[in-house]
Amino acid sequence: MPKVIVAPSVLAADMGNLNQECKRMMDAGADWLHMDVMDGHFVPNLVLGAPPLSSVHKAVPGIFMDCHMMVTEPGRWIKDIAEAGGSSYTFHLEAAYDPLDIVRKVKAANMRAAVAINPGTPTSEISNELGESVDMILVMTVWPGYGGQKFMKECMPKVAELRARFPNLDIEVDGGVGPKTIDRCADAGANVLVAGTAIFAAEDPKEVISFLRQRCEEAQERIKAEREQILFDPSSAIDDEEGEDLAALEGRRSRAMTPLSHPRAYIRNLALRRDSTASTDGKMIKSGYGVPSPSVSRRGSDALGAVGDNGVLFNGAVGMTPMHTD
Ligand SMILES: O=C(CO)[C@H](O)[C@H](O)COP(=O)(O)O
Repeated sequence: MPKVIVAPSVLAADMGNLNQECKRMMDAGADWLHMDVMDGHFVPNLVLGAPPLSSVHKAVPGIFMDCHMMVTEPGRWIKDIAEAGGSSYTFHLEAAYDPLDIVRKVKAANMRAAVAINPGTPTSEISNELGESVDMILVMTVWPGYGGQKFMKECMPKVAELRARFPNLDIEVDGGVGPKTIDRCADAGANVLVAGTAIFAAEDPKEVISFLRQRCEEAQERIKAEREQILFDPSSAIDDEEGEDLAALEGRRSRAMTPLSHPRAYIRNLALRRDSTASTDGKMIKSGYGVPSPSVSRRGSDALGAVGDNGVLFNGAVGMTPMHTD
C-alpha cells in the first residue's frame, strides 16, 4: 500500500496569517499542505489563487502544496499554479472536458496530476486510462465548497473500489476527516488524508496528525496481514464482523457484502479475487463473488467490461454490487 500522507487543509487556517499557519502545520508533522482554490463558480465560495500560494511557497521552505482546484476551467490555471510553486494539481472530473489532456499539461508543467470526484460522481467515470495516467485520485467526502461539514460515509465504497482497481495509486479523502472518521477511510484503503477543522482547530495539531497517520498505518498492516493469511489459507476468509463466510454470501446476493457493511471483509475478498485471478496467468477470470468463468478470455472480458489492475473484472462484479442500506 502507498505511504500514508497527512495534508492539513488550509481552508480551516487563519487566512490572514497563511504563511505562519502553513509553517505551524509543517512543524506539527504535516507531509503536505492542502491548498483549496475556489473560483466562486464551480463551488459557491471564493478562496485563494496563485499570488497567495506563491507567497506561501517563498515563506515556507520545503513545503509541498497539494493544490485542489475547485474551478470550472481547470486547464486555465495550470501555468499560474506551477509558477506559484504548486507541487500537485488536482482538477475536478466534473469540470474537465478532456481530462487526459489536462493530465498531460499538468505533468508538462512539472507538477503531479490528480483528479477529484464529487460525492455524486461514480467511480465508473474514471476510466482505467485516466486512473493509470494520474498520480492520485481524490474522493470528496463532502460536497466541496466549505470546511467543517459532516463526513459522508457513503463515499467509502468508492474509495474501496478505486483501491482495488489501482493498488499502488495515492487515494486521497477530503471533507470531515478526523479522529472519528479516520478508521472508515483507512479500512476502505485511503492513504492521503486531508483534514481541515480536525487539525487546525485542535489544541495539539501534532497529536491529531500523528493519530491519523498511526491509525492509517495500522489499518494498512492489518489489511496486509489478513491478505497474506488468505493467500496462505483461502478458507480463512471468514467475515469476522458478521460471522458470515464467502460461501454464505454467494448465496445471498440480495444482502450483498459492501465496503460499507463489511469493510475489512470486502477488501480481503477483493484481494483474494485479485490474487486468485492473477495466479491463473490470465487463463481464467473470476466474476461476481468468486465464481469462475472459464470461458471468459481476457479479450472477451474487455468486451464485457474493464479489466482492472491485476485482472480484476469490473463488468459490474464490484461496481454494481447492490448497496446495503440500513
Ligand atoms: O475541499 C474542502 C471543502 O471543499 C476542504 O478541504 C475540506 O472540507 C476540509 O475541511 P474539513 O476537514 O474541515 O471538512
